[in-house]
Amino acid sequence: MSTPVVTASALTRRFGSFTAVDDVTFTVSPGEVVGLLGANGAGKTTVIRMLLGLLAPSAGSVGLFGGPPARRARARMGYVPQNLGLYRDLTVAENLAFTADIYGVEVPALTSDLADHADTLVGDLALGAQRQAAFTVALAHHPEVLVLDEPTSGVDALSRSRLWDTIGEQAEAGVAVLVTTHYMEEAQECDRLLLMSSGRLVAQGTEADVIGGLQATRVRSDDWSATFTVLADAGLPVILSGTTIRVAATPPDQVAAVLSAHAVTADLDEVPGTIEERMLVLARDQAVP
Ligand SMILES: Nc1ncnc2c1ncn2[C@@H]1O[C@H](COP(=O)(O)OP(=O)(O)OP(=O)(O)O)[C@@H](O)[C@H]1O
Repeated sequence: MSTPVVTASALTRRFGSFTAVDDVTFTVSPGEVVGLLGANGAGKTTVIRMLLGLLAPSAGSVGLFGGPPARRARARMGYVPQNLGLYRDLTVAENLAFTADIYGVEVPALTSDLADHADTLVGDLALGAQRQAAFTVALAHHPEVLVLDEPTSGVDALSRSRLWDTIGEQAEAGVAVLVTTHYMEEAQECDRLLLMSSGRLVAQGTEADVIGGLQATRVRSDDWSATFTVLADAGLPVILSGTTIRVAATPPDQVAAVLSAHAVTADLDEVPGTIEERMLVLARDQAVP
């Protein structure tokens, strides 16, 4: 394994008495796609802001290419923020020309998808094309580290798959990628996952490592709507997937007891849990005082 180019060591950030990032340690190496997962408010963006050198750690440290995230190191990084960071009242070509000029690099060629939109104002593009344009701009100076904050948020499945192709190509070329996402199916595209909850890194590794042996009960019932309501009202961590109900971290006999108390009949079986369910259980456990 090559030397990590991104390091977080016991990284901590407090805002007053509130700890947004709490003792977080991880690395990202060249060619790796590392997914940073967590519910809203878990601390992902705060980690990224420290990585970008925009926010100082309260304790611990963050490293880029073996040193602090100083200007020269940051120049070797590409960043696509959640809100894309493009000039909406400039065209795609103007955004690219402007960035290329700042970095002193050649204006990169547009992908075939974007070439037709070169002269379109970014603000007039569909969101998928805006995100592709943000990628092209972030890659203009050939960064060695790519930080992507929810890069596919709000785009359709085809655009999402194209954006992931681009991420994969960058990793193949040796770029270290740190990506946050809310889409659990995208977690499978990552080489390694980091799961944050309430500022802490609660699991890391493969999808199986993050799920950590969590089981769920699958509930099938003709009256799925009423069944769902009964389970949710009982305070169980319940998820509706189509018309199939799943109850995380709750064995079938416990689910059966709740249902029979309400005279509801259903077929139950135990199935492996998902990352989404792991996050749901974490959120529930934190809500308990
Ligand atoms: N400047 C700040 N002052 C006070 N609290 C802050 C500040 N920035 C972030 N926080 C808090 O820190 C916590 C973590 O926020 P952060 O934006 O890092 O979460 P996140 O995981 O990126 O969430 P999301 O997925 O919604 O972007 C939140 O509770 C947020 O309100």
